[in-house]
Amino acid sequence: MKILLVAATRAEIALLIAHFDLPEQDFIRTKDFDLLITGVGMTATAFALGKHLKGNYNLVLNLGIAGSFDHTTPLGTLINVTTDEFAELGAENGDTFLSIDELGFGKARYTAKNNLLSDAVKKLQKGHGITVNRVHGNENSISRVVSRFNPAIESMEGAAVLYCCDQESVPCLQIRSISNYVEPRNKDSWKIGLAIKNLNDWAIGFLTNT
Ligand SMILES: O=C(O)c1cccc(C(=O)CC[C@H]2O[C@@H](n3cnc4c(=O)[nH]cnc43)[C@H](O)[C@@H]2O)c1
Repeated sequence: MKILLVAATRAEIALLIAHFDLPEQDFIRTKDFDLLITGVGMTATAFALGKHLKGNYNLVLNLGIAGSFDHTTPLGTLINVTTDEFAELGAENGDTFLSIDELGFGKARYTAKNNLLSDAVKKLQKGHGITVNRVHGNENSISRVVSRFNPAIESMEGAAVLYCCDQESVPCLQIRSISNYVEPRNKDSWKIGLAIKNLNDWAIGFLTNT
């Protein structure tokens, strides 16, 4: 199975890069998988995947850290983000929001379609993601987005990856490791090191056994 690993930053998969002794490039081909570092955000992600995703992969595996809306989920938990949504794509209409679907211009929500049945995937908690340009850090906007989408996590790339896979009909799996809670910004409480360690340990095991 030919896998394309996709991550926004090299730092998020640094342990995997070290484990497989990969060079410092944004696109790397190996015998068993290719690796694409896209840069942060939807635009950079879609541009990079537009260049490199051409239906020649059996699976796109999107790896990254994320913020959790659920404060009972321990930091460092891995989430299989099975659906993801462009949360800001639409129009304000006074106090309400019209999605891109309601405007009649497209679709906001995408599913990570795959038929993976391994224990490594099955054992993970599943959740719905939202993808944003602006990380939430305000109590009012957080409560609005929670009541609108009921998301488990947010990232800055997920829906863009699922969109590209949908366009190219390539199976997709998005695994996010919780580095922080979505709350008024307090970077001191983020556990980026723990999130990256858990994510990389899982991904190395998955790649080694798939
Ligand atoms: O400061 C560091 O040491 C550091 C190391 C590795 C990665 C980072 C990032 O900030 C990565 C940005 C990446 O993280 C995702 N992310 C994480 N938390 C959230 C969130 O609460 N809301 C939205 N996105 C989040 C996002 O996908 C970014 O691409 C820092």
